[in-house]
This record gives sequence, C-alpha cells and structure tokens, in this order.
Amino acid sequence: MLQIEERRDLRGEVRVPGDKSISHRAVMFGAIAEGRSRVEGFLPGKDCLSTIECFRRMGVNIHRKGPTSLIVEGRGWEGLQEPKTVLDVGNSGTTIRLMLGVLAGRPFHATVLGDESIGRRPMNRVVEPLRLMGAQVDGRSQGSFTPLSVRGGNLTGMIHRSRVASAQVKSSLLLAGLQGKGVTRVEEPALSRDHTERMLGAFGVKVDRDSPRSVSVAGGQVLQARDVRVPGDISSAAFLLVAALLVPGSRLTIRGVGLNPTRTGILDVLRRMGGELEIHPTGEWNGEPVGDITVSHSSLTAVEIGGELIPRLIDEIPVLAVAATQAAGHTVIRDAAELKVKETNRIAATAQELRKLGARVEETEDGLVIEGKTPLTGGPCDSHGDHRIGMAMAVAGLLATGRTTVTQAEAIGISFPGFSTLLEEL
Ligand SMILES: O=C(O)C1=C[C@@H](OP(=O)(O)O)[C@@H](O)[C@H](O)C1
Ligand SMILES: C=C(OP(=O)(O)O)C(=O)O
Repeated sequence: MLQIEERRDLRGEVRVPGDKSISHRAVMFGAIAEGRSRVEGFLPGKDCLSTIECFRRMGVNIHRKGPTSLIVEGRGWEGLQEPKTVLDVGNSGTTIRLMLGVLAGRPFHATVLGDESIGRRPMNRVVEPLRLMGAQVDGRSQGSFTPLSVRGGNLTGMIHRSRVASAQVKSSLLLAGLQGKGVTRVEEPALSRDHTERMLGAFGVKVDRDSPRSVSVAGGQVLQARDVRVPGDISSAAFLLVAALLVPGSRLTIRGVGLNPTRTGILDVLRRMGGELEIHPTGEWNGEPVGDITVSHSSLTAVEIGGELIPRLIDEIPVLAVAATQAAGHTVIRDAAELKVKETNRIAATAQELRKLGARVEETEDGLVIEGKTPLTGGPCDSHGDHRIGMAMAVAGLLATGRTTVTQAEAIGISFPGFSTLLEEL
C-alpha cells in the first residue's frame, strides 16, 4: 500500500525511467535483427521484463548489464526458435500484440497468455488481420482473447484499414508484413505513436510513410543490429508534470524526456489549460527527439479535448483528469473509448477513484466530464491493479488534505519503478 501526504512545493531536477514503448521495441527489434545490439536507458519495469523473458524463450540471449543496460544477441528472423513453454506476457498489451506480429511469420507453434487483465483485452484487432495474412491463430472465443495458440506461416502482405488508432495494431502488422510476400500497408483513423516506424528505420528497414495516417513496408527485409539509447518516458513524466502544476510553490525540471510529437499531446493540453511549461529540445536519440521540461505551479482552466489529439495522450488521460479537478470550469474528454480496453476500464476506474476524494467526475460513453476546481480530501483509493490509475491517485493525494492511501500500488512497477521514492525526494 502506498501512503501519500498532502505536500507543498515539489522542487528539484529529476530524470524519469526509460520510455516503455521504446524499451519493448529495442528488445524485440534487437532480437530479430542480425548482430548484437546494446540498449541504454532501458526501462526495467515489469512489462519490459516480460518482453525480455518471452524472447529468451525463443532462444535469444539477452544479457542485463546493469539495471538499465542490456545486450541483445540478435538471431535474425530465421534464428528464433520454437518456445518449449508458454510465452507469458504478464500485464503487457504491447508485448502480446507486437509479439503476435513476429510469431505470425515464424514456422513454429507458440502458446501466448498473460494475466487476468490481458485476458480481458481484445486480441481480435490483431488476430483477424494476421489470419488474413496467412497465420493460424486460435484461442478463447475464436481467438479474440488469451490464451492464444499461434502457428506462423507463409504470409502475404495486405492493406489493413484499422478501426482504431493503435500503435500496437500498426506495429504488429508491420512486423508480420516484413516477413511476408509483397507490401503490407496499415491505415489508421488518426496517427498513433510512431516509434516502430522510427526504430525500424534505425535498424535499416525501409518504411514508407505514404500519408500522415498510412504506413507501409515491403516484405523480405532484414533488420541490422544497432545500439539504442532510450529517452525518459513522457507518460511517466506526465505524473510529475501534473503534480508540480497542482502543488503550490512547485518548480521541477525533468531531463532527457522523449518529445516525439506523436506522444506530446499532454504538453499541448497542459499548456492550453494555462500550465507554465518550458520545453528545451536537446537532441535526437536514434530518431527520437529528446529534451528537458521545466514546469511551475500554475492556475489552470478547463478545456475540451477529442479527435486526433487523443492517441497523442491516451495513457495520460487518468492523470489529466486529476489536473482537471483543479481547473476552473468543465473539462470534457471525448473520443477516448479505447480507455475502456486498457489494463482496466480507465474511464470507470478514474471516475470511481477520483470521486472517493471528493472530485466531481462524470463518465460518458467515450470519455469523462470533470468539474473544477474541487478541493480534494485524502482517503483510501485503489489502483485496480492498473499502474496509471495507481500513479494518478498518488498525484491526487499530493494535493488532497490529509493522508491518501493507494492499495494494489505494486502495479506501479509495471511502468515506473521507483515512483514513490522519487516523489519523496522532491
Ligand atoms: O505501442 C505501444 O507501445 C503502445 C500503444 C498504446 O496502445 P494502443 O496501441 O492499444 O493504443 C498505448 O496505450 C500503450 O501504452 C503502448
Ligand atoms: C496501456 C498501456 O500499456 P499496454 O497496452 O502495453 O499494456 C499503458 O502502459 O498505459
């Protein structure tokens, strides 16, 4: 259980752990590449450790050289081996969906499963197109849910028009497409995070950005090993940004944060709300922009958000809702139905937990309406086993009067190991 006391002035200069999306891809792409890749700044969160374990089970040697440093001995596509035991992705949607794209083209059988939460998340969004490309996939409810059983095959490229803006779907199909005949193109309703496109490029793959919402790869391409330096995770930084905006007297600098424009929706919205944020780009690490962010306590006003902005801040919505409780007016979040199929139903969990502290939050079909400014009163909350809900409630606890407790707080280690220690040090 995490205990949080009301705080004054969060001050200092910090770094956040490595980007989760980029860490997963560094391990996977390193594993299927030819040669040895070194990864620095890797996120040692539980989800990324699940990715390491799954690829080890396919015969890939991955050496941990320290908490955030790895060597991946790539085996090339052909070198991946049939796993002798199940591939357990734990709580990680990114691991399972991207790995299914890899498995779809491998000439062996694999059984894939995860925890209870993974068992509720829709897999048909990747299973159906992968079947159309030629993979054999079966599983619970006709392969819509884990456990899944995959026998990879000879794949043929296809054009897939995704109903959802999902980087996991896009990445899975591109990974399958690289192993298939012909071209695979993925079109999405709005641009989702593009780390796969950027990192495949860095590994020597030709990726065509046909239009802002459409990307394609030709099959038969090989990845060449390369070293990856992982920027700090802007999704983790978001918790500290919101905390510093809301706690009076705060001023905080976060260094070395990824500033990929497909991920910076949270910065745009916090600024629109009146948040004082200074953003200093410092360079590019393997095709990913990086910089420092300084944030100061600010008074906020409500905003309405939806449309193409949503995929650019999808994981930040629970903590954005915390910010909205302190913004004057009604904050309206729409077009975010995808939140219902994350680790938990994040629309319901955010509303339920924030209300426990006195927030005025209404659930809608595809989002939330939050009324501010509302004083929060400390009390017992629960993470629902969802790291982002746990951290959002911890941030709420920093401004709520008295003491807030968060049960099932161990979930935070999925993406932000050291979160509570870092908060204490500020
Ligand atoms: O590709 C990725 O690394 C991710 C994509 C997003 O999911 P969807 O692709 O389901 O939107 C995001 O919510 C998740 O945390 C990580
Ligand atoms: C949704 C998330 O991750 P995943 O889909 O990889 O489980 C997240 O980290 O918020």
